[in-house]
Amino acid sequence: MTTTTTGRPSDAPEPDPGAARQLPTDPDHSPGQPPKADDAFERDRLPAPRNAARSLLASLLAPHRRRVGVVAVLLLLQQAAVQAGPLLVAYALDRAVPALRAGDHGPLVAVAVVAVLCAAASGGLQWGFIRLSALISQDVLVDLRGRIFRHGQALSLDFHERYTSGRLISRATTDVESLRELLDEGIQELITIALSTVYITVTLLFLDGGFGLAALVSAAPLALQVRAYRRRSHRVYSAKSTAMAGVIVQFTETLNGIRPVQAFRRERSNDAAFAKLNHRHERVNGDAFLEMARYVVLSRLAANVAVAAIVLWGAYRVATGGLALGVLAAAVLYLRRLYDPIDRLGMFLNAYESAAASLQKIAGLLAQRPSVPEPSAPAGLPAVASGRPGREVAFREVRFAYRTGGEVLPRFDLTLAAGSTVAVVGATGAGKSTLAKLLARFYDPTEGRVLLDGVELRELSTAELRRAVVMVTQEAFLFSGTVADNIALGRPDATRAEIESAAKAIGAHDFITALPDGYDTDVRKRGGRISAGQRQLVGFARALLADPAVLILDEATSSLDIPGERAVQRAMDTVLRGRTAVVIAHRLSTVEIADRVLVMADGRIVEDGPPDRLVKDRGRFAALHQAWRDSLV
Ligand SMILES: Nc1ncnc2c1ncn2[C@@H]1O[C@H](COP(=O)(O)OP(=O)(O)OP(=O)(O)O)[C@@H](O)[C@H]1O
Repeated sequence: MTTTTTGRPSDAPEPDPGAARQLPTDPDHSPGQPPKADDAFERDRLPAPRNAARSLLASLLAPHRRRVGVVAVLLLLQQAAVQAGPLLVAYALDRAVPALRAGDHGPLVAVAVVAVLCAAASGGLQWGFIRLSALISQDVLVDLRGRIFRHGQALSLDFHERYTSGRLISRATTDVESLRELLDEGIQELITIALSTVYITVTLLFLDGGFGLAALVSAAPLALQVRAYRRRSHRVYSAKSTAMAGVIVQFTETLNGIRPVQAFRRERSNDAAFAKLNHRHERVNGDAFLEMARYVVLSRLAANVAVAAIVLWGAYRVATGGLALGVLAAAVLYLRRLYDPIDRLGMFLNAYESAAASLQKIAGLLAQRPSVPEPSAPAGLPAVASGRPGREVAFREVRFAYRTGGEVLPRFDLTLAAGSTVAVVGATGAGKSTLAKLLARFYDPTEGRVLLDGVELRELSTAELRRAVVMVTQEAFLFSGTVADNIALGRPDATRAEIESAAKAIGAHDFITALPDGYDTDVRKRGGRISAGQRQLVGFARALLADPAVLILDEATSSLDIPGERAVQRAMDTVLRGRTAVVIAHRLSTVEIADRVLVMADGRIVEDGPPDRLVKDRGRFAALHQAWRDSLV
């Protein structure tokens, strides 16, 4: 687990408005049941509504509607300028050259001037188009990356445990990148191809009805090939995005766990696992190239056969006097231009399928809803009577199972009096942390209710819950920033004096002032410069500053040295005072300061009472206590 955190892992914003309305997180799964091994998370195919990718793209482009319109007009004009070329050739051959022979220079000069104007206009319009479309695509990508980040933060712990950060990174990087390729290059290609096809077909029909019709008929086999290619490449690109995510997941997992990886010499087996995933990605990429190659070869063949047939037919008509040579020359130029973009159409389809597969995955992610949702009409907590420490906590008929496992806590009832310090002990895996996480509302119970002063946690707003319940976890996570920033996380509006007085009360002031820049020392990533015990003290100072009514402490098991342990112990006394405290106690010395001890075994509370009474009762706790006493001798 992570840091001094509050009821929810983050300042969760509202889920993205652009996302499609909710579907169940996993339709194959019912609460309390272990999921199927082959679930949507495993396959990296989260369910999304039909057309989710398209509506996501539409919602991304909607704010730029006007600029998209301008881009389309620029392209339309640019294509008109480009496609005038062959018409000018036909005019020059059939009109300007005979006129020149008759001593009239005018038509040829006119052709030259128009050709220069068309070239200049085409260049200028293309520049405007590229500039504007780049601005739109950058804005769209910033928006999409922001949505993924905000949504990732808003989703509950339950989701993150199953999805993994590697996949989220893959969504926000490679998948967003494939959308960029579509927006920057693909859409321009598509519009250019579509416009030039329309221009050319209309011009051919205008030049010669027979050629126009022949061009239309020859397009049919090409259209069939495009369809078949789309279908095949859709499959390949979906697999490609999954394979890329697999590579990133392995990468992040290995590097996040670099210490155990090196300590247990996992490098070789990690290399093997990574090589396998890398090869899978390579294979899928190879499949994509093969599909593209097949498409290009077949479509070029069809296009060349069509051009050859039409040229033969045209030459015959010119020979028999049924067609002007200039018209044949222009028609052949237009036909080449009509078929030339076939390769580019393939490129566009690649970009499109890749972006569609990525958008589908992003849409699946954005369609997820927090399993610990914000209430639509939050209730407030009753005011605390002055002098009364903490708030009462009650578990009512609570039962809990993780989505990825069986039942962990069978049905139970439990009330913790306001202001009491309750130690929870038990073997590893007994369910202590799970109980604590339900109280911090990292998860909602599968059945039953958790109440704070009679108000159900589900009814509290995140902000209120965060103020009331704070959980300090074993690995006191430090964010990049200064030591002061890290303490102030407990109360962002705290003054420097308040931060320092919290640190003093905890006994952290001396070590902090001994750091190179005191409170302004940058803790760097993961608090590299600060020892485990010191990190815990910073975590306690954070909690003390937050001053919650209920504090949950997952006590460290890390082997601190004796002075370190004493410092943490003293700090704990300070931080627990004046509030309801639940301490997951790994050190029996902690239990001595508790008013009440809960002993857990297999998810059940098997002993419950003040520590002295449990020692006298000679049950499990008494045995644990005796073992601890013996270890001190
Ligand atoms: N995220 C999770 N998904 C599925 N099962 C989980 C998850 N977290 C814990 N469990 C399971 O729930 C049971 C209780 O775990 P829990 O972490 O609450 O135990 P604990 O008593 O706090 O143990 P420890 O003292 O080792 O921290 C264990 O069997 C564990 O495997």
